[in-house]
Amino acid sequence: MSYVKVGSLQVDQQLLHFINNEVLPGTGVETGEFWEGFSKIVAELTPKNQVLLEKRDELQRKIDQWHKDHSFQSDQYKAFLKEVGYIEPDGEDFQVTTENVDEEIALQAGPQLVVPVNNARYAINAANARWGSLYDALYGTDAISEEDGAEKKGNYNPVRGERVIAFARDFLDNAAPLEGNSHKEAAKYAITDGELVITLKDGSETKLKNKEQLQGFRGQTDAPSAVLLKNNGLHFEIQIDQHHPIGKTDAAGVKDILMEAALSTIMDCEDSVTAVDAEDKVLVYRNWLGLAKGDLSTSFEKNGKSMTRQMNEDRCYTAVDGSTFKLPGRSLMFVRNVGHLMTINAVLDENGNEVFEGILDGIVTSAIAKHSICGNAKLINSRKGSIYIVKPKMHGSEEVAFACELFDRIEDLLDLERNTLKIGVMDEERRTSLNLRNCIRASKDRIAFINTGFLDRTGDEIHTSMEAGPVICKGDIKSSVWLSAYEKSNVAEGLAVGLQNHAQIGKGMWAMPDMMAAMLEQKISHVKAGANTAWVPSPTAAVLHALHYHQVNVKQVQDEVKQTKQDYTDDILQIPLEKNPSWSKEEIQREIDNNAQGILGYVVRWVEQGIGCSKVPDINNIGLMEDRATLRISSQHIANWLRHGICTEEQVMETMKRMALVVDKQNEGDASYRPMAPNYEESVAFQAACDLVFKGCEQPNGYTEPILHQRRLEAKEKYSVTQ
Ligand SMILES: CC(=O)SCCNC(=O)CCNC(=O)[C@H](O)C(C)(C)COP(=O)(O)OP(=O)(O)OC[C@H]1O[C@@H](n2cnc3c(N)ncnc32)[C@H](O)[C@@H]1OP(=O)(O)O
Ligand SMILES: O=CC(=O)O
Ligand SMILES: [Mg+2]
Repeated sequence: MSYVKVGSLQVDQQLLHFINNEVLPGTGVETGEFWEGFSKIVAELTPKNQVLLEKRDELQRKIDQWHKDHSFQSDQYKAFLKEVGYIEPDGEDFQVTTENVDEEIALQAGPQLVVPVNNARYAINAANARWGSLYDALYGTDAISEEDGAEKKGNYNPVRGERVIAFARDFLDNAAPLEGNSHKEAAKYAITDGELVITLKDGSETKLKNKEQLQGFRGQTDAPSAVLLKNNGLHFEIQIDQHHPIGKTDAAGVKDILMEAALSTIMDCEDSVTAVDAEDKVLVYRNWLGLAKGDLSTSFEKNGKSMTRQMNEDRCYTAVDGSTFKLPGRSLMFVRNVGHLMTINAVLDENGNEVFEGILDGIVTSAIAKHSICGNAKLINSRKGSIYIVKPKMHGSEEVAFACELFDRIEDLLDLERNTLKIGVMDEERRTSLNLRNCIRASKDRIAFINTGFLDRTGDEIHTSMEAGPVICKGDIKSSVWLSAYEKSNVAEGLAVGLQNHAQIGKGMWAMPDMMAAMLEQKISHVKAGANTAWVPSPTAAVLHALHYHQVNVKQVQDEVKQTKQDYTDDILQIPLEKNPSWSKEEIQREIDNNAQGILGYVVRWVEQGIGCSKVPDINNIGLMEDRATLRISSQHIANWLRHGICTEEQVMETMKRMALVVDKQNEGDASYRPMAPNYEESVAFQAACDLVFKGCEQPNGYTEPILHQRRLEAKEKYSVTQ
């Protein structure tokens, strides 16, 4: 690192140059006042941040001790948690008052995509994933089975194509039903006297059951190239082109259904990226800058062709009265900052200490986002002039209040109106779940979402109760009492304080990116639970998950949930322990194998290649999305079983070595891959994975960041790698 002294701070030269020359110009904020304000915020908020972290550790120590001293009894346990302040006292009733929230968040219900922001190719794709092809999503995935001649073979398999078209016609019949007929019979779509008229194959005509669903069209009234419809607040286009290879096989010339899909996207600076120094942070921030200004573009090779990707324009339509209008062409973007835990060497404070990364992220990502609301952007993100920041991994309401204090200070520094910065609160730590109402109260003027991040939440569940006993197998945790209570409580609490029409109530990630049939079957439960958004890992998943919002009217579900008043605390406190462990040797080994494989498969790419989110095959060869939160679960799970003697250190080490061979084999096609075996001692990645497991109990709240960052820095140094 090469630092430049700026007032009382030392700032890495690259970062300084980037901020002074690329971020600040055009924001109306002078470099001098920016750095002066920056150093004041650092000086005043650093001690508060430290106190919050100390409180985490202190509570964890007390909880560990309690479990050592007591056999579990829920009443005593709850009283203890209240006594130490882990469960906070209730506050006054309130309703949230957030203003200037975009429709995508306040009113519409639909998928939320997450993407590592340091990957420009994926990030632009994500911004553009507001709209996506239903035919492609069905044809390209297991949403349509390959049975009976419908394999994905050659350029185009007409048998498969027929199934895709039949599926899509069923969708149309459900989402835009006709008066007594089926879209399967359509031979022509036209706009006549302001209505959609469908000529059927037998020559008769029919109309939409609800003519209000027709929003507009493109092309000519008697031969539209697109018919725009709306259902449950989400749009879709029937795209027509008689000359298109698919359209010409269709009686009505339908070539595709274009779905409004990812209403919003989280541009992630956190768990899906590796950013450990100024060089990495500049890459993250520069992409966010391009996204905020709407001018990010990137060129790459795909299928032997070079292509350039940039952000889409808004979409133009003709309304039925002949006027023209536009719909947003891009997903509404949030940026996810890191949490309160980590520090980073990109900036040193007046005492020469690394600054908190969350403070750095808050200031820089907000300064960048100011371009998107002060007239500098080629494409608009928020039509309401808001900036959306997701704040992860906060424990309890004091930490949320601290984030809001930071946001106040940033608004003052950047001359932004109060509450321009909206906050998305991840409900992903146990202390936040138990005190969610207080957490929302602490952010009631700026809250734009709450979201159950069940992956981190599971990691925290294991770590918090590390001393209580061995946890059940990882797969079984999904059906445990606390998890279901936590999910229900989140929706109920959010609705009770008025999030409906103000903010999103979101649900977690679908972590099996290739298993779209299973997603179609299962992820509708998120919508049925009253969530108006839920996370998907890819644009394709966004298109398919959008189907669920056409099937269920979320507002109606929320209105029903609002009627039920239930306190879920006792169930949330049910720790997923195996009271009488009776696993066979094989069952234990299988569990450790699976966890070890996931850990190694993810960590090796993180530490050695700087890849923060990857698809790693599990023991059944199913590619799972692994990120830092899934790593937290797997590493804490093994640490817990070691702690309680379910397995031994020797056994785990043998497993890690054996699984390293498996992972090396899985990566053998990657020329830049550095195998872990047989020189395990030499492999920084292998050592990182071992640290995560063998030192798992002592990691703060079971987080993986401290070890990953340290080992990635070591690997960068050792192998002199750059991203
Ligand atoms: C607990 C939590 O915090 S969850 C949040 C963190 N997790 C995430 O952000 C997951 C984001 N998803 C991803 O990073 C990826 O989908 C992965 C790593 C899971 C899988 O990546 P890959 O193996 O490369 O995916 P796959 O080969 O199936 O698809 C690649 C294509 O899909 C696109 N794609 C995949 N994921 C995304 C995404 N999240 N956003 C935009 N585009 C995406 C790529 O751009 C690429 O298309 P292109 O060639 O036209 O550019
Ligand atoms: O951030 C999401 C999670 O599940 O953790
Ligand atoms: Mg998380």
